[in-house]
Amino acid sequence: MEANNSQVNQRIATIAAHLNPSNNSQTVGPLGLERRDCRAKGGSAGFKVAILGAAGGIGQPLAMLMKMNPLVSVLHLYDVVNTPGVTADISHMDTGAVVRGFLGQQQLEEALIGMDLVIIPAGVPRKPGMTRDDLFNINAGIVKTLCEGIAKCCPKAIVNLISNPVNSTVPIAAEVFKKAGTFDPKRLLGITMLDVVRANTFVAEVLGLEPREVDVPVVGGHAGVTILPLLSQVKPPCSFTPKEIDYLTDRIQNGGTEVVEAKAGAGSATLSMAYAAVKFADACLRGLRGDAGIVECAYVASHVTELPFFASKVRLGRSGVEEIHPLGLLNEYERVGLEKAKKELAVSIQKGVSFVNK
Ligand SMILES: NC(=O)C1=CN([C@@H]2O[C@H](COP(=O)(O)OP(=O)(O)OC[C@H]3O[C@@H](n4cnc5c(N)ncnc54)[C@H](O)[C@@H]3O)[C@@H](O)[C@H]2O)C=CC1
Ligand SMILES: O=C([O-])CC(=O)C(=O)O
Repeated sequence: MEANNSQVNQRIATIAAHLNPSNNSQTVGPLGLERRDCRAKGGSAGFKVAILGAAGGIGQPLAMLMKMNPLVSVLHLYDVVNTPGVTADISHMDTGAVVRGFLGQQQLEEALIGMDLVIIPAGVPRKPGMTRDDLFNINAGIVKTLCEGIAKCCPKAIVNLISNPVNSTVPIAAEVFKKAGTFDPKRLLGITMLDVVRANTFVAEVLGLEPREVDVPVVGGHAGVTILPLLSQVKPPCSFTPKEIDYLTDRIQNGGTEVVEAKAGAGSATLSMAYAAVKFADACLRGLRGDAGIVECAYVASHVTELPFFASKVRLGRSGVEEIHPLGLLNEYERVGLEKAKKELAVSIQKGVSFVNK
């Protein structure tokens, strides 16, 4: 027999209460058994990961993929909307991570306490005709608030910042942490992995290779000309015609816009971004575990150029970014690109710094 509406609502409320650890009520589960009475002892080994913005276009597939990661023992899903549903859904996956949902600002601190890694895809995405910088006015405040929570509740966590404009939101995060006295440049990483994922894909397509075997360093930042693929350093070693270089550079720099236009107002890259974020988060977790030789590109506090932040290859380890690789030998085409990238990046960085110190 179908349950009536009030029965359904009561069941939903009961399940939501069980999924929400901040609710200490003595409610009994749908089958008369309380969660705390179950024999499972989740969360004993592995890392604790929080996703802030977990109910969004990136957040949901990211949460699903992180639930599949065997290095994750506890997964906290925080958003200002819809986390009870996303949490209920994902918590039914038969993988080890214990999933808990947190809804609204008043549960932010609870979501963050004890986390080893915090991934932030919170904020608004672009629509056709917008630049990433057009998102600054809304996303800067969101990132600032979330980072204040991190400084207070898990100052030692590694932070993977996805929210755009990354070129400015990472400096915002750094300033928030500096003000709180918790800034550790090794632990704050702006996510540029999608640029690498795209570069690998497009280069493999041009060369007729398997994308997984291609490794393209992408340096600079994460917007337009600040995205600088180093095609002279592609592995396996290869050469390109000038036409191929123009095509690839343009496609990699404008990959985000390609998706924004194809989605025609329904947002920006979400699925490929979730894939890239999980690839990067997994690298961070393997680094935290002590695995050797993990190198990925990320936008970090850096001395490889005169700018305070720059994306380049970094080696990840137990304390986060353990080494920042130099840019290596650039050809003339890349040197020109680097100058353009630095000019735009300097402005975006200053904008982020001023936002916090205004
Ligand atoms: N770094 C990169 O390579 C990429 C970055 N992005 C950026 O990621 C961000 C998110 O994109 P989508 O997931 O597509 O957007 P979305 O709008 O689908 O999801 C964003 C989520 O953030 C939540 N949110 C808003 N304010 C919040 C707050 N104060 N605290 C916690 N959560 C909050 C919303 O409720 C929503 O669920 C955008 O800024 C987008 O530009 C997108 C693709 C690639
Ligand atoms: O283009 C956007 O707005 C989203 C993004 O950062 C990307 O897809 O690279």
